[in-house]
Amino acid sequence: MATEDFFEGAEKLLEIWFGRQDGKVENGDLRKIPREKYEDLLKAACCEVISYTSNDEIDAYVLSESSMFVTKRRFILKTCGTTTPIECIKPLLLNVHEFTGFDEVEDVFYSRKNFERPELQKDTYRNFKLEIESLNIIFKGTGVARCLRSSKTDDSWYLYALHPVECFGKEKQNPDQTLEILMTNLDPHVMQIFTKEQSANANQATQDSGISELLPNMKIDDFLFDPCGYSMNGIAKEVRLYLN
Ligand SMILES: C[S@@+](CC[C@H](N)C(=O)[O-])C[C@H]1O[C@@H](n2cnc3c(N)ncnc32)[C@H](O)[C@@H]1O
Repeated sequence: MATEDFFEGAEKLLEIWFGRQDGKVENGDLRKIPREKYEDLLKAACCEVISYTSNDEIDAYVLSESSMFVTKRRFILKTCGTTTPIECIKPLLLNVHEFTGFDEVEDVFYSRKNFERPELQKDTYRNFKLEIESLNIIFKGTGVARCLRSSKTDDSWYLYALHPVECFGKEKQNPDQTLEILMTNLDPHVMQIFTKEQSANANQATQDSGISELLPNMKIDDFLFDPCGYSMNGIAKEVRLYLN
């Protein structure tokens, strides 16, 4: 496929939990970081904010390449294309130190599927080993990395996880579950919904695809790219749903 026609759909997912050494996590909040600081660190990741919505629990941003969520203790960045999310970690840590009241990183998760065209990624992102090295340099760490390979296809899923030793034994204050579904080779006929040719706007794509029905009473922020492509963030209390 010609490079100019190709878009890397596989998403890099970065999730970082913050805490306090004194255990008083109620005294910290990532949402105290000013919006322009988040916009600056997204520049380091080579993407930008398209749209924003929030509720009492979650600040949700639709990005030029997918989504960012900020809750009291957790930062989540999910980006496709040739974005560079690891580059935004150092500025994030500086902002956390300056604005939020948190003084430790509790957990880090970084994961992605194998890329279709890894050679088109920027530097570090062409090889998961390099991504692990970069993360371990930042977190002075002993992160654990794993690769799950399909026995039937070329698909792989990579995961890096860091749980700083001093956090072991501490009770998790906010138990949390994430379900991530990575879909490929979807029905092209159905995918027509996510084109400007078939859908007049993002709202129509959200309704016609049935996405609007997935989570009751969800606040939806959706975007339809030109000529095709779709992103949505849905939030309901502390539950978040995002489809890109
Ligand atoms: C946020 S990305 C989501 C990628 C998705 N994970 C995938 O596998 O295709 C949005 C989609 O919109 C399309 N798109 C069209 N114009 C775009 C643009 N200017 N920037 C980013 N994506 C664009 C891309 O092809 C991409 O598939």
